[in-house]
Order: sequence, then C-alpha cells, then structure tokens
Amino acid sequence: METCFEIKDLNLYYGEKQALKQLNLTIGKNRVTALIGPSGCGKSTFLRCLNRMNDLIENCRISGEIRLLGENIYDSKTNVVQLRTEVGMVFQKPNPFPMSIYDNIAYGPRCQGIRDKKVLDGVVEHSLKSAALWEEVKDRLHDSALALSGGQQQRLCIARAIAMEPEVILMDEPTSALDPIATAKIEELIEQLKTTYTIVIVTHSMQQASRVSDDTAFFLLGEIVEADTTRKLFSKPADQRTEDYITGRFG
Ligand SMILES: Nc1ncnc2c1ncn2[C@@H]1O[C@H](COP(=O)(O)OP(=O)(O)OP(=O)(O)O)[C@@H](O)[C@H]1O
Repeated sequence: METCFEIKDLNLYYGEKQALKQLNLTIGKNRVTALIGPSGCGKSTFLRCLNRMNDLIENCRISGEIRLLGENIYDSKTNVVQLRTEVGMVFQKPNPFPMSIYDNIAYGPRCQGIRDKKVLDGVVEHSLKSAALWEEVKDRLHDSALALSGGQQQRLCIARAIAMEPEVILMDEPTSALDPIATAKIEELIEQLKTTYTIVIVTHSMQQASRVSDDTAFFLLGEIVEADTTRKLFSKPADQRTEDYITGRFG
C-alpha cells in the first residue's frame, strides 16, 4: 500500500481544551478511509487538520507532524492555498455558490488564471462526468446550481473539488443531509473516485463506513482507539471499546 498521509504524534488544542491526543495514523493512497466515533470525539477536527482548515480558527494550536506524500504540511514553507487545492473538501450540507452549474465548476480554475473557454468547457465536462452528474445537467449548464436537488448539489460540490485536480478529497458527513437514493449515488461515486483520488470520509453511519471504506479509524474522546482495515475492525476489533461501539453499546 502506498502512503498518502502519515500522521505522527498529532495534538490539537482549542485554547486550553485538548481536542486531539497523540494521534498516529497512516492513510493509504487511492483508498477510502472512514473516520467513525461518537459525537464530539474529534473526527471533524482531525479531518480539518489534513488541509489546515483549522488554521482559520482562532485559538487553535497543533503539535506533531502530518506528511502528505512525504512533505510536512505544517512546515512554515507550505503554501496553504496550494495545499487546499491538493486536498479538496466536501461538507455536510451541500454549499454550491449562488451561480450557474457551469460557473460553480469553472470558478476554481478561473481563479488559477485559466480563461480559455475551450479549456474551461473541458474541465466542466470532465468534472461533471467524474462526479456522475453530467447526464443530468448537460442541457442546463447555465441554470442556477441552487435549483438542483440536494443530492445533485452534493455531486456538484464533488465536481467542484475535482476541477482543481486534487490528490485527496475530504468528506465531512457528505450524505447526512440526503435521502437514501441520493446517498446510494454518492456511495457508488466514492467507489469510482478512489481509483483516481484518496478519500477520507467522516461518517456517523457504521453501515456507510462498512459499505464504502477500505480502512477505518475509530475515534473516542480525541484519541484513535483503533485503526485497521474496515473488514478487520468490524469483524474482529482488537480493543474492547471498539467492540462496544460497533455493537451499539454506546455512542
Ligand atoms: N472551533 C472550536 N472551538 C472550540 N472547541 C471546538 C471547536 N470545534 C470543535 N470543538 C470541540 O472539539 C471537540 C471535537 O469536536 P469535533 O467537531 O471535531 O467532533 P466530531 O467527532 O466531528 O463530532 P460530530 O460527530 O458531532 O461532528 C468537541 O468537544 C468540540 O466541542
């Protein structure tokens, strides 16, 4: 297995409160890694460390190391804008920009200076195809993205991340606002995307983790209790606390 992220002795504090404790984890390239655990255990906080979104939070301090393809992303030389291009993010609630479907996708590439219409057309088509949305929207690319259904909006947000040619796509509970059919479409899409991208997904649903992920890390009170292949973690957990959680005894 090739390594995408290598996390070493990661600690994170919000002011005085320690939210992540001495985390160590290897995230494989072109794999889907699920982060599970009860509410407030630090899953989203950890996810945000992977593209330095926590930098935007006042009072947030971290120590330790996160390497992306060998480079320490917390190095003072890191270009954070570039990092967030390489490590895209999709949120719980679909958040398309209030503009057309086309412009949502072209926005990032335009910010990078791409102006050629043919090139932008190609990026839009490729991104929408990769996000399994093209067939549904190809005849109305210039309509408002806000008119799409929730599931379509979420796939649009995935397409918007893809347009930046990322290495990694982080997903923070990407289906929790969606109905079961839209959820199934996103899960199917995740399976296809991992051939090209590394995916890290926070999910509250253990069924979802076992359906979509190759590897799972179980978080509890800011610690990683156990990380393993999803198959192993759900069938033969090494730690009693993992077993209690996956059998529904708490959380
Ligand atoms: N901006 C912030 N400032 C202060 N504390 C925060 C901040 N964000 C999160 N926390 C705290 O850090 C801890 C971890 O929160 P986090 O949102 O990462 O957990 P989570 O496992 O993702 O929870 P959930 O599943 O409910 O989203 C919680 O105790 C939370 O209250």
